[in-house]
Amino acid sequence: MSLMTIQHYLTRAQQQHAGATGELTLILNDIVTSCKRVAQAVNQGALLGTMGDLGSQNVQGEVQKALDVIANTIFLESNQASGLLAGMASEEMDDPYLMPEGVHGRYLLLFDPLDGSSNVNVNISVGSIFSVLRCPDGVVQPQLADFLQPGVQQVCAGYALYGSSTMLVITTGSGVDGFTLDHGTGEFMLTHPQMRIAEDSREFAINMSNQRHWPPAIKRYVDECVQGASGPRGVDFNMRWVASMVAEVHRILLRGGIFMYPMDNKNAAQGGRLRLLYEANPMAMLVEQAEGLASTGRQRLLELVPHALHQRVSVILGSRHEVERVQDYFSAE
Ligand SMILES: O=P(O)(O)OC[C@H]1O[C@](O)(COP(=O)(O)O)[C@@H](O)[C@@H]1O
Ligand SMILES: [Mg+2]
Ligand SMILES: [Mg+2]
Repeated sequence: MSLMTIQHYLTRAQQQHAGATGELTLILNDIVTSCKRVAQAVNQGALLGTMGDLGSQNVQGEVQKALDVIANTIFLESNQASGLLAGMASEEMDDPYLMPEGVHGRYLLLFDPLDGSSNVNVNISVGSIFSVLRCPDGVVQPQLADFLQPGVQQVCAGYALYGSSTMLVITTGSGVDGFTLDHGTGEFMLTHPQMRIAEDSREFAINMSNQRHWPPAIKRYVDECVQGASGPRGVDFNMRWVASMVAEVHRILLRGGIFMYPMDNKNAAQGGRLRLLYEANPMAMLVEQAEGLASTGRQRLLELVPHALHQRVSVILGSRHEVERVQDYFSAE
């Protein structure tokens, strides 16, 4: 089987884009390097000797794992190489990271360096999520406000999944393509071109332990799924919860489904559980590019105008008809 390397794929994409400067290609190359390096660290597992909690907390009050910090450092180091970024922002850093003096890039990179990190100690899939934005014209030293762009303005988004194989899934706005890391050659190969999410599905993903906190629309949707063939849906459903958003979105890209982390009575004070800028928005761009839908329940996720770097949000995404159904239930509330 002859597969295209990601370098070849990126060069081709650049050639097809009239007026492309090659900057995005170089930025993506650095992201690819970051993901390979994080994959190596994750794959070391207990051999790394630093699997535990650090005792420190990130800006959101979450206990940091050593690998959260290692992955964050890898992203910061690897993505300075091109000199084409104006700044970076991460789940693990309170404030935006500004580039060294003299570096004036035209793009901003936002990332969750290690998503699902509570799974790291138990050898379940984790991932990295990233989003690339344009730095507003004329801005030399970006400020916080420059990062607060709605998801529709993303130039590129994607994730790496460190699972039974390491995969990279990206969109630059013309569909979603998936690559698998060949550990022999160290290359990501195009194994999943033009991924599409099935319109219908019989599989939902939600943390059921939060049931008592959910809004009525979510209770109704899940209750109807659980009633299966004898309920109003007239068909049996399956449930999954990996507690790694990357793994859930990947499964949905491959075989459809719906993923829900709604705002509920437990997380309402923070606005939800998942972060808008470096979790929800990049995943929403991928899902829409794969013909699915991504919503807060009441609004298209990608149109939300952010007001804070670490803003949280309600997330409902996946198979188009299922997300539409949840939105209808919210409208009927
Ligand atoms: O612990 P819970 O409530 O199941 O939440 C799981 C969710 O939290 C996350 O792990 C949040 O990401 P981080 O690990 O980057 O904080 C998501 O990947 C996942 O969907
Ligand atoms: Mg995360
Ligand atoms: Mg994280």
